[in-house]
Amino acid sequence: MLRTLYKISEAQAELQRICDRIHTDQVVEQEATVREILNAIRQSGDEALLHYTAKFDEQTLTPQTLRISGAEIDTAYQQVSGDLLQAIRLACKNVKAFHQQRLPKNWVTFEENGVVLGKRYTPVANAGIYVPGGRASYPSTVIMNAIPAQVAGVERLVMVTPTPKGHTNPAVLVAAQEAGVQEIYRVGGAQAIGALAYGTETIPKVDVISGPGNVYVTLAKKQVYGTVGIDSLAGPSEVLIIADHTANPVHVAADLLAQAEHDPMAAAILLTTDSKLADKVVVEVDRQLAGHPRQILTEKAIAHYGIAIVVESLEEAAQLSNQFAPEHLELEVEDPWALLEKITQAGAIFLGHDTPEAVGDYLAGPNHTLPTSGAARYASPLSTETFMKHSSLIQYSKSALLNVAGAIDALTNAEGLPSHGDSVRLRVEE
Ligand SMILES: NC(=O)C1=CN([C@@H]2O[C@H](COP(=O)(O)OP(=O)(O)OC[C@H]3O[C@@H](n4cnc5c(N)ncnc54)[C@H](O)[C@@H]3O)[C@@H](O)[C@H]2O)C=CC1
Ligand SMILES: N[C@@H](Cc1c[nH]c[nH+]1)C(=O)O
Ligand SMILES: [Zn+2]
Repeated sequence: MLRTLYKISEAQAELQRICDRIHTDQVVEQEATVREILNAIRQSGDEALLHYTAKFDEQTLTPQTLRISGAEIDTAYQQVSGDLLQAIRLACKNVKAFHQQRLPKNWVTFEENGVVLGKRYTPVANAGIYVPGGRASYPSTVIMNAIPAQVAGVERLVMVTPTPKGHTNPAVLVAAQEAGVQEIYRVGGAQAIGALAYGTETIPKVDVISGPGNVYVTLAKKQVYGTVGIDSLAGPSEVLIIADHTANPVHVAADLLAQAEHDPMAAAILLTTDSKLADKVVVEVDRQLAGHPRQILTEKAIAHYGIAIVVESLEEAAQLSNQFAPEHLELEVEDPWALLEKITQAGAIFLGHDTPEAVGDYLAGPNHTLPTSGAARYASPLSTETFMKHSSLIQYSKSALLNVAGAIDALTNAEGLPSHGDSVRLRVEE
């Protein structure tokens, strides 16, 4: 049952609790488990990877069977329908088109005084993408991660995905082939993140790990950050919907459930100016949940991290939403573009009554791997830049150096670093 809150102070406290749900005080046990798993992978490589895969995914593997073979990928193509293959190809096309547009550009400026400045982007050499596969498996996530890496020009693209009890979704393998993944390993959870971060005898160490996952995956990415780069803390998922009297309660309820069905830690939040709408959504959530194939998991998410909040105005809704910094924000209001002006923090924003989050989850083009748990305050959707870094370019002519020699001298003296001063003086005095 979705709870309803009317008091702003209670709403703020509750939103903070939900936002913080993957931060340490609520997940002390999981943090410790993840630390132990990562240490074991670092020390024992494949042996630990196989041990945790047997333990958590109930799958007995050997170093030789960790990698998914070409024959398995060929078989997967026989198993997917023509419609599904077409849908995968449409999603690849849209995601590629969007990410090609967002490819960062190199630039160089030649200034008249003999100064040349610039910025030059290069892809990382090796990227690892995590594709969730615990409670659901995600061909869409393969596309959302592999295509931007391809567009960025990554040389070696390695994918990991758990296949619990040996169950492999053929659509994930087909999506990987279509999106240009070169190697796939059937491992998941913190152990897979550890393998990509530290390398094992079988799995290569990569430079960047991207991709969403549950609390174990997300905490593992947080812990290995620094050893490798990461995209953002992407999961468990969340949606926040701002709705006014023009919203359809049946649609709003469906969108809340579409997020809750991902994970018992998924968050589904409604902020509305219309208390009658809130009441209808509460009833509708229960109605749609009855007989839902993922009812127990979805009910857990709704009970712990689901909430309807009745607000005074859309301004108040925008303030609360900005405080929460949701992964997905739906603006189901009469004038979504006017409300957008007040929104400053959100991973992806869906405008209007006919744009359910699912359109972005699958194929609109923008990435569905998005910052969660407040990370949208400082992080952005996964993009080609996730797989790139840039170098600054600087060139000075002798006369340009002469122009600034005095200023550099003053600064080197202030820092007590005479060799820095010499490196300039010796050139301009030549
Ligand atoms: N933010 C984003 O962009 C997106 C987020 N997601 C999120 O991805 C997540 C997918 O979660 P799952 O289906 O669970 O798949 P998952 O692949 O993330 O996690 C499954 C793995 O968790 C590990 N695990 C499970 N129970 C464990 C335990 N007790 N101790 C240690 N490790 C354990 C196992 O190793 C298992 O292989 C959801 O939270 C969903 O919301 C999905 C798509 C996009
Ligand atoms: N809603 C997921 C993405 C998704 C994939 N498949 C369905 N949904 C997210 O958090 O971005
Ligand atoms: Zn979804």
